[in-house]
Amino acid sequence: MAAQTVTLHDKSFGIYLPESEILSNIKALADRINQDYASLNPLFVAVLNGSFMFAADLLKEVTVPCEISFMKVASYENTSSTGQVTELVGLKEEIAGRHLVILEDIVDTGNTVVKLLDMLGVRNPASIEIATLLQKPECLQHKLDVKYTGREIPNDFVVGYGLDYNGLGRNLRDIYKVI
Ligand SMILES: O=P(O)(O)OC[C@H]1O[C@H](OP(=O)(O)OP(=O)(O)O)[C@H](O)[C@@H]1O
Ligand code: HPA
Repeated sequence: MAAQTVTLHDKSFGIYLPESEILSNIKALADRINQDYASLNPLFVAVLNGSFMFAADLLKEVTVPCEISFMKVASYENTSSTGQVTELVGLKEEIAGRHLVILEDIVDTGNTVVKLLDMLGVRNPASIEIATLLQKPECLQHKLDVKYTGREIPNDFVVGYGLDYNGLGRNLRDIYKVI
């Protein structure tokens, strides 16, 4: 049974999305990906740190041949975007001609995925799509086509299931929102 509230640093968070709902959103995303990428051997590019749980649970539901690699970028301090997306670990794989699917835990302002699309797009992949567990449409600051969204949420700061508040909360199985 999930805790109804958690306290991380100076903030309290209330239960928002239980693990069962998260996993059913992920299964629906995987079903679509399995149909769309049947013979394309997609390369999933998981964006660390936040996407590690989403990537693991999504890949368990992906049944088509595929590969996965990881990039590490960061832009958030406290609960807001710095606007500067810093690449901390790049992608070593040859991606020319590959079908890429960027895996994100959340698309908020869109700064991170826009930067990633720029960084990866110049390396001539055959295609790039975005799969995100959560998206905050009210916060998007870019014209962005997110093909695979698990769930749209309002503009509330959320933690758990990989998402953190200043480093804490990533280990929670459920997602909580600030109260
Ligand atoms: O759409 P945006 O406004 O760019 O926000 C989304 C990004 O912010 C978070 O990462 P963060 O930079 O906090 O790094 P982390 O994954 O290590 O927590 C999250 O994991 C996304 O990558
Ligand atoms: O709501 C959020 N929570 C945690 N990390 C984030 N990065 C962007 N938005 C969020």
